[in-house]
Amino acid sequence: MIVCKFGGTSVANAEQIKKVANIIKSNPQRRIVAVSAPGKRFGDDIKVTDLLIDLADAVLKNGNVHEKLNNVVNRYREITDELGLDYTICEVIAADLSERVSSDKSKVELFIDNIKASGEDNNAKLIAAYFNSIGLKAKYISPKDLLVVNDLPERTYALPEAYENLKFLADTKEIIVFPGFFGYTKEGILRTFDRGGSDITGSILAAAVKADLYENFTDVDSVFSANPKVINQPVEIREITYREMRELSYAGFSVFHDEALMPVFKLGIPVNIKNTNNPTAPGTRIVPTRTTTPGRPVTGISADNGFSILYVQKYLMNREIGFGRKLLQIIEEEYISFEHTPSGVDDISVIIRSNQLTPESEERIVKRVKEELHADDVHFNHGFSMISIVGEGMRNNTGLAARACAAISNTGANIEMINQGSSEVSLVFGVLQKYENQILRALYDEFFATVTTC
Ligand SMILES: Nc1ncnc2c1ncn2[C@@H]1O[C@H](COP(=O)(O)OP(=O)(O)O)[C@@H](O)[C@H]1O
Ligand SMILES: N[C@@H](CC(=O)OP(=O)(O)O)C(=O)O
Repeated sequence: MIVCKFGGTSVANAEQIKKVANIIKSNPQRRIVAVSAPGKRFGDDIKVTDLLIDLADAVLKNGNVHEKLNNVVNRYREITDELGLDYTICEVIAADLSERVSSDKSKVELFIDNIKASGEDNNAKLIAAYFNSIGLKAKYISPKDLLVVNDLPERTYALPEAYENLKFLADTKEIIVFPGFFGYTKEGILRTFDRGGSDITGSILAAAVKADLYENFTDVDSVFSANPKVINQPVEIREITYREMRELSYAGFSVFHDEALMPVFKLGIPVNIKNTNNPTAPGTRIVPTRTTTPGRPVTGISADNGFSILYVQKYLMNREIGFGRKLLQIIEEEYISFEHTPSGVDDISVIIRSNQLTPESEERIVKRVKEELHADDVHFNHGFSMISIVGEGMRNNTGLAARACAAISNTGANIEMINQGSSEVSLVFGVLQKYENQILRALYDEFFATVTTC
């Protein structure tokens, strides 16, 4: 059995949804379909999820709710019209949205989640209706009481019982159309995953039914060795290990959500990233171990921005028992996670995603580190990018860091931080955000200039 996930670009309009139906029809193994909300139809289009966030914002600020609600309904109206479906489905969608708009607002985050999730939920209903209209027996299934997730305040993740609850989907006769991006707590409260989280739903479904394959359909022929929006025609990756993909999607490879790997990884279910617009192309396979030996150490280079660095310096820090633990505890008590902690003899830096910080939390952290840990210097710096060079073949390769450093220094940029994890499959450079694309190009030229596919 194959579980498929179709991303926003694959279900952005009627033409794309017809392609989805053809893909499902072309292989009877494709039994379960997770769908996103309609995404971008062209470069500067707006995703339905973003329209919904805008709508939620307008509701909370007493803005122009009517117009924003119509913007969303019109997207579905256009699709319904072009697919030749009965308009009543649009009335159902409009009524559903109005109900969500007037729902409880006491917990703002949950209110926004409820509005946001309607994008996937209503699209799944619409796509199931379309499948049935063309004779493809399909059934919409709600995540309610099945895809059970944790409560606030932690980020949303599926609880172990979700897998047990969803197991029965393996035995249904119809094609299952399941909305991506959200689940419900045990108390029946809707919570969304991170942005891009429909990938996670697809992976949970694949693990629950012990699928033979998880196909993730998007708008590119493969995962590329670098972001195709920055590098012109980057090398295509045919096969990549879970570990490499995890490292790359953690910081920049937005084509597959990093949290989506865990459910399938645990069961060794392979993932195939494929193109809805070119479904016969082989795509990229994410596998536990490679079947072919790549001819080079580096598989991909990713870059992501929006990082801050907390710098802490104290003379004789290395002799002080518990310094690191106490520092990280202060950060934990602000409910903030960290990415890396490179250190010297008398100093330590903590790399944090900037969107977790506020001026108030920064001030509290600096004050506590000064007062409780008696640090000599404590301050935050902002505006950093993390650039990761990743490859299983890097483990036994000497001179790679030297080549990367030389390529970066040729751009004139300073390396603010270097981190090599103990697994040695990645090398992370912290640099000023303004140099990100320049450095990505320099590193790409250094490691891939003469390669065509891997
Ligand atoms: N290394 C990469 N390989 C392939 N695509 C990438 C890479 N890095 C970024 N992308 C971008 O990811 C996009 C697909 O992801 P996304 O926009 O989430 O699609 P979907 O709508 O299918 O969920 C591609 O169009 C591409 O621009
Ligand atoms: N629609 C949600 C979830 C998602 O996964 O979307 P996409 O498949 O378009 O990346 C978002 O925009 O975040």
